[in-house]
Amino acid sequence: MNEARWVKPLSPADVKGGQQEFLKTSSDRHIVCGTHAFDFDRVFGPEAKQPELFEDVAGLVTSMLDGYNVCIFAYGQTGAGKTYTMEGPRDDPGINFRALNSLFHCIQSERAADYRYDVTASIVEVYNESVVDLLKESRGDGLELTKQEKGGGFTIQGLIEEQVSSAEEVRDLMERGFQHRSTGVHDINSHSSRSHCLLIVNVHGQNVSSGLKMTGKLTLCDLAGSERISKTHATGLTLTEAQNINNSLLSLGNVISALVTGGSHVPYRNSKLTMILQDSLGGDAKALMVCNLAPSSVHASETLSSLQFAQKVSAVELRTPRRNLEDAESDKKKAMMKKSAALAEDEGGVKRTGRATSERTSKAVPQSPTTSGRGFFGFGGR
Ligand SMILES: Nc1ncnc2c1ncn2[C@@H]1O[C@H](COP(=O)(O)OP(=O)(O)OP(=O)(O)O)[C@@H](O)[C@H]1O
Repeated sequence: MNEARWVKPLSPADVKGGQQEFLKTSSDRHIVCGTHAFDFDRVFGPEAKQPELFEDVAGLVTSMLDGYNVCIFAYGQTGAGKTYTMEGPRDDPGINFRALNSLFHCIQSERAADYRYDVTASIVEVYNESVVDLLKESRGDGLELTKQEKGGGFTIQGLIEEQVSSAEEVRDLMERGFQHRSTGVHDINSHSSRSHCLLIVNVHGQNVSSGLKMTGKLTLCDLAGSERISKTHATGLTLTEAQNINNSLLSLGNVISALVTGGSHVPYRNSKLTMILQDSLGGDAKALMVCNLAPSSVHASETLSSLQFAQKVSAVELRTPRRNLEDAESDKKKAMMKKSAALAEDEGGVKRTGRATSERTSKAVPQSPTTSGRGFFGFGGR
């Protein structure tokens, strides 16, 4: 799995408190944390800027137009810069806006002139093991997840999928949705995200001359911060939130471990987060993790755990990703199957389920060289 690290500069409070940077980088792949050294596909130091990080991510994003499921997620301790990396300030946006900008740029380019595309966006939060649609005005009860008949993932029932045609529209949508996001105050971050927040973009395209259809899915995920509960001095609801956050991050770690060892059972069902991410983390998808790191020595032990988690992620070898393509031939085949199923029923034969008609033919294609292999990591944080 691809990965990047991004170290944020020391915050003014760190400098005032006499904190010093203790992470050392000697190249854009090597990082030293105390007595531990790590090598990653890409390391971004505190001087790195948003466009530089996005440059390494851009190819992955646009590959969704070739029919891939793509997932990019930011991981790291609370206050390390995950929201900064994914969302970023309006005048210096992070991966979310840049990804959508690049996607619509491709859609409007000559290369895509032969295709007609439909793009939808949804914004979801996983808070205390409840799945919340952030585009709904009232939070209501958590949404149900149901297993997809085909495709190896879960569908979020009743989720709003808003039609979008520009990155600006998605930004407005994100700003609307993020206002409903659960945040809190604790001793480490004064505006801490208490939930995992996912921007899910689905693209359906059809080639106007050949009839070839494709679907691509991009999941951009700002995870809640991993944190040592004793350090945040959490009590009451904040403590429950922290326990849920830690449990779901533990489940994510277990899924990743299972993907590393290549066992037959991957425990996706242990948390809502891993259920939602199943079709974007599993073997057929392209995934990249940005690990945000805090440069200050006060967070040394959390930083080391993040680096160790990152090392585990970098060991995941995803299978060759599969493109979600469907051509005119498969449409014909499906129509024939539908017809013969109806005939069988007319003739008093076996009652068919909808399975055959909802089947999608996927064509495995070789992974493109620009996106194969592992990934990179970034540091960030207070
Ligand atoms: N690379 C960076 N450069 C400058 N400032 C940064 C950088 N990364 C993060 N920050 C600042 O550090 C603070 C904490 O960042 P942020 O809220 O993104 O952390 P987080 O990991 O999302 O925290 P939590 O898990 O608690 O939500 C913010 O004020 C943010 O603007």
